[in-house]
Amino acid sequence: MTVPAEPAFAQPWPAPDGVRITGVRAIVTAPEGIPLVVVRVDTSDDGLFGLGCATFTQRWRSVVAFVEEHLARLVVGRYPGDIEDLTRLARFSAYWRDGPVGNNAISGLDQALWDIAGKRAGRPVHELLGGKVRAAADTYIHAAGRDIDSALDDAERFLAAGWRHLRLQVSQPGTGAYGAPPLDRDTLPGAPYARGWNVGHYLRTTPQLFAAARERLGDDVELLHDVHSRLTPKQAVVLARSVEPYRLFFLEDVLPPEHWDALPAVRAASPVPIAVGELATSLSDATRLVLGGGVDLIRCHVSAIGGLSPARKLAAAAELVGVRTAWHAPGDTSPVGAAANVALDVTSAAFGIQEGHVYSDAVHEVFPGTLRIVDGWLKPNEQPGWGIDLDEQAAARFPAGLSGHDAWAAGVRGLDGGLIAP
Ligand SMILES: O=C(O)[C@@H](O)[C@H](O)[C@H](O)CO
Ligand SMILES: [Mg+2]
Repeated sequence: MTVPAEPAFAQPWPAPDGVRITGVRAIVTAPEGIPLVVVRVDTSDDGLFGLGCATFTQRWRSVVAFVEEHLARLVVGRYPGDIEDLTRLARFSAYWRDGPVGNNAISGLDQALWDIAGKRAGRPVHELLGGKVRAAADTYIHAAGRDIDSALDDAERFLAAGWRHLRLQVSQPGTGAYGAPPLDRDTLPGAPYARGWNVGHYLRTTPQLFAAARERLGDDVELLHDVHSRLTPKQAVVLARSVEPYRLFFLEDVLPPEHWDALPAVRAASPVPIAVGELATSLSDATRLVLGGGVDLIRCHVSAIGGLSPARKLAAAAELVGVRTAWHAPGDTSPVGAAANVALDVTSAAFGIQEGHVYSDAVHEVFPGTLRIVDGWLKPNEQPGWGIDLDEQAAARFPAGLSGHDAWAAGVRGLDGGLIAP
């Protein structure tokens, strides 16, 4: 029996058929130790359900509560094809909207409804979005090491495996740089927090990494780098200019979101392409980035801006002003989120590059249909919807914890002990 929608949330137009949403749940699993949140929307049609990515690693329990205690009651009883109305309902009914908890929850609903729409049509989601404008998405992969030589060894392994784009990171003493193992060595002995982040050291050594990379890897490979929000606007200009000779594909997150107003000045000061966006938690903020002249590539965490539907709008805006996309997708994006990224990549003229992550066997077991990168390329599934399933028994074997990712994000302090944006 189908439960009718609560009267306040019922659609004010007739549904075209009898299919209704019967349940909305969040499933949390950590097959790589990283909590992944996926929303499952069930329907009155036998076996018809959808999956959507709602992964906010550091606050996953809040997302689960949002989904199961607030969101489900809004949409149960509704026709699942009214995706835009249902996600607007989820958004406006909170009155205070946006932010990573609410947007991730709504993304779970949004992407699950697209999955259902694809399954009902018998077509993959990218076809519902207008179809392919390219065969596959080229990806970059993260190469890192404790010193320049070992970072470049890592790079060579990925080049041999077929990648053409590498994001290069090298360790620093103490707290270290983002994305490379911390060195078990003080940054500045005698400082109040001797293992603190030493920006001077980082600014001096990063160009050395890229000089060595060009020398050893040659000119054909595309090189990228993630600053991870650790600089002031002037330091960002210094870094961008210092790596100009090495022709970077992009320089990522030079500034924290609090200082994004300074991005147009940073971008204007150097030809190095600026990539920003993974910390945007509203479509409005992300749109201001795209239209504000401060970024060359927009790289939002799609679930943090509310899912596939808002990301499509952003991609359209980017296409119109010549900004390119580079959707965020490390291990803290679920395979369902990764599939949504690729659907955007192959359907958008604004595509720039896709962040790649090689999921472990455990992830493939929990999420049958997880996409695989082949020679650096990602292709979408051609099955109806996302073509991705979720084995809940397997998922339950990988329970999520609370502390790991909080600890990572709280791990950056200056030499005086003060916390720094991670
Ligand atoms: O661009 C990236 O892949 C990184 O900034 C990660 O998103 C961040 O460390 C959170 O996992
Ligand atoms: Mg990043």
